[in-house]
Amino acid sequence: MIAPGAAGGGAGGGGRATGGDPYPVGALPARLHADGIGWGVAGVRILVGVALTAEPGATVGLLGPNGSGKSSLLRLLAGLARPESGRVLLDDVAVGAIPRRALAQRIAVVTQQVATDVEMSALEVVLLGRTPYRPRLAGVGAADLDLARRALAEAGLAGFEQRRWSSLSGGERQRVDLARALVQEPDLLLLDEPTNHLDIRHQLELLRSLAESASTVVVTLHDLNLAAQYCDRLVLLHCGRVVAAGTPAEVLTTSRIEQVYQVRTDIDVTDDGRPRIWYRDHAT
Ligand SMILES: Nc1ncnc2c1ncn2[C@@H]1O[C@H](COP(=O)(O)OP(=O)(O)OP(=O)(O)O)[C@@H](O)[C@H]1O
Repeated sequence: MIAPGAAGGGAGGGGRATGGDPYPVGALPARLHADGIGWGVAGVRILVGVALTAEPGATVGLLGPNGSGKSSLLRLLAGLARPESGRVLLDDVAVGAIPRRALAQRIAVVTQQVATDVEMSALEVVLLGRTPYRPRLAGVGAADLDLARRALAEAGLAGFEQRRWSSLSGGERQRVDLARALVQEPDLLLLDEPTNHLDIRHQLELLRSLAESASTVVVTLHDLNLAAQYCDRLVLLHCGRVVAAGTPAEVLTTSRIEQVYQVRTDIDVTDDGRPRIWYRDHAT
């Protein structure tokens, strides 16, 4: 799996090259800060007073039961929707004030709504990630092609370049979409359940690469153990409010998991201080 922020790898092209360097410089990890976030639809409050901070280069896991507001929050963090109250700052600048093209160079988003009827090839989809760096009306350059091909290969999809998107399996689509986000060389990577179609090996590879990446990452996850294992910090949402934020050990306690998920657990602590959760049968 390609490492976010390392997509340039010294052999690509385009990107935010500096000086005479023709190669992308990769991600310049951003600090994301949001507070007082309120948002709703048709008078229904969906997010209330939400705060979240992701320090540069950190991987922050966003947790919570179905319908707790994770995807809604991610859209607001990405600038895809405007909060009704509160603020979202990228390196102290309001996301809403950053021009679209500049924002597209800084933030990559992978949502859950992946269209099934796209008639593009896998390579064309990955190349979309380079669009923010291309001058308007310019064609695809050899360096971008090389970058996209390598991203596909690192996603385990070498040989899939000309495959139609609509012919890909769910997990293959998810990996192509991730490769698209990663060649964008984002300072901030926002991922909505990026593991939901992946087999266990690809889940582990993805989370390892996020944890090791230069980019700042906010990722929604349902698997509490994977979140505990790979995230630096966690934010737990319940009914649109943050009920806990901190290290995995601070957030994932038996009482809080029972309060939020109505599931009883036993929790061990691994050698590196991370919680390991054992679920009790729901009925016991
Ligand atoms: N555009 C919308 N119109 C009406 N309700 C919405 C809209 N967007 C979100 N909601 C509601 O807001 C709540 C939060 O949704 P959201 O998708 O953010 O939750 P989530 O935590 O990501 O859930 P899941 O884990 O199931 O993906 C849900 O009850 C959802 O039905």
